[in-house]
Amino acid sequence: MLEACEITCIKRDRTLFEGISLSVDAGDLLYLRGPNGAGKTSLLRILTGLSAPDSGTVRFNSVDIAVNASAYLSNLVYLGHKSGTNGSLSAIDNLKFWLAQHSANADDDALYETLARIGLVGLEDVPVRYLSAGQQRRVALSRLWLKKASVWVLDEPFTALDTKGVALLEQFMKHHVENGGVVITTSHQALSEEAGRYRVFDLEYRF
Ligand SMILES: Nc1ncnc2c1ncn2[C@@H]1O[C@H](COP(=O)(O)OP(=O)(O)OP(=O)(O)O)[C@@H](O)[C@H]1O
Repeated sequence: MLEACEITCIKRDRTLFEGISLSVDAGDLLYLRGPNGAGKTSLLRILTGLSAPDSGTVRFNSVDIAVNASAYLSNLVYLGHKSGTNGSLSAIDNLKFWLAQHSANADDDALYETLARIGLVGLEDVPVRYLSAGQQRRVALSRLWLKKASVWVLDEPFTALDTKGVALLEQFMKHHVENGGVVITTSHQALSEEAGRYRVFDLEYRF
């Protein structure tokens, strides 16, 4: 489904990684590990098409995403390590805005149901800046329930979540891959058995 071929990434004068290749298919959960500064976010951004590699290609269903990104983008949810929410808007309005950006739809019932599922009952209409860090993270994660996309690319999605939140997300990742999806995630905490089967891709820090 998604292949990275011979990818090299250079930031300033440091080569973060050189000539790396990986591929994920339906049913794969790939856990990208590595120390601070190894280049995990840089790699995820390349895999989503947000950054171009210094060399190499990324293909979705055999098509280079640099040549034709539209089929890929409609099948992708990327959640960066920041929550990416607008603090002045409520959770509901954040989700509506995000859905509009992604040409996706959900009625109000579905939005309230999703926020309830992720533990935000009673907080749906509060400006997000008044929510706790973990609650803001939950607003961001609720997008996973709302857009039908086969590829999830998640950068430190567990940050600020409590133990129940971590388990909920791991179970949802497992559900996604068991239903033919793909998850690529970073985390500085090991995945638990709630996440099901996964592969590890280690990125070393290069000087
Ligand atoms: N746009 C940029 N310009 C210059 N240097 C950058 C840029 N983006 C990232 N870097 C550098 O690349 C290195 C890797 O950053 P990256 O965010 O990919 O690491 P990471 O593995 O995700 O780290 P962490 O675990 O701390 O989140 C860092 O040293 C960072 O300073």
